[in-house]
Amino acid sequence: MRGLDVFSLELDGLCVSYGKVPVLHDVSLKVTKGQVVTIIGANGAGKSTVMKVVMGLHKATSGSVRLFGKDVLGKSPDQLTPLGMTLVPEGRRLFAPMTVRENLEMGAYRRTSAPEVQADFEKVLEFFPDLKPKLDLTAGSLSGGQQQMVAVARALMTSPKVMLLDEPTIGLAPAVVDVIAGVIRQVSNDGVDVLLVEQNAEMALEISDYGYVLEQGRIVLEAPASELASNPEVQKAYLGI
Ligand SMILES: Nc1ncnc2c1ncn2[C@@H]1O[C@H](COP(=O)(O)OP(=O)(O)OP(=O)(O)O)[C@@H](O)[C@H]1O
Repeated sequence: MRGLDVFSLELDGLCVSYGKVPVLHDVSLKVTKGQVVTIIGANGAGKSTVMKVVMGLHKATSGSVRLFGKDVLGKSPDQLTPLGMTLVPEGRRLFAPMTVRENLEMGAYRRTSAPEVQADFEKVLEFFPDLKPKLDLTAGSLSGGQQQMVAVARALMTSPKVMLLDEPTIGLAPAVVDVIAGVIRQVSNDGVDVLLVEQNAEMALEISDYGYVLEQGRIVLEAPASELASNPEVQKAYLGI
């Protein structure tokens, strides 16, 4: 019933190159309001490139990106954050010498309402109680799993309406993967729309409402996540079944 849905994020006909090498070909996808949408695909399929272009970190050759119906292609991350978009980048990109608290404050640095920032600070610590005793430690001293929690928490401190997550569970222990997956669902229930890029297709399809399969820079399949999870080709290529 996607025809009747309201979309928060719409990519249409995106073509992207690195130098002269084309890596995305006519990529179109939509994030429905109230949903978690995932892009699954192999190494090098172009998943991170989609995220970088949407977040204004790399230019597209052609196509469009609309956020709540407004064309935002070419805007910088600094312009997109106040419009409600945030990215949890691959590799976390924390400020390693700064404390966990300072990293979280950096997420909120543009916001002006101290009570709202404080409420979100308390909320992210409810999402990630493991971070409570670590607030005054440097981010770089934390385990990989805790650092990923800080990266997600920092993104939430921007008060996003749409959150992009690029491989948030890569290299993490199963227990931490469960925590991150649970928070993504809760965040979605709280009204943040999510675009999730994952190599862990099993987890991604489990927590997502809708999914796209990206192969060699092209969307080759799209369907509700439960349908993708039971598609024999997807099972063979991405779920190891
Ligand atoms: N900065 C860059 N310069 C040149 N080529 C790049 C650059 N970044 C990525 N590529 C190439 O673009 C293609 C898509 O890469 P991208 O990182 O978007 O894929 P991915 O699906 O996210 O893969 P991974 O899961 O390994 O991160 C790959 O062939 C990659 O080698």
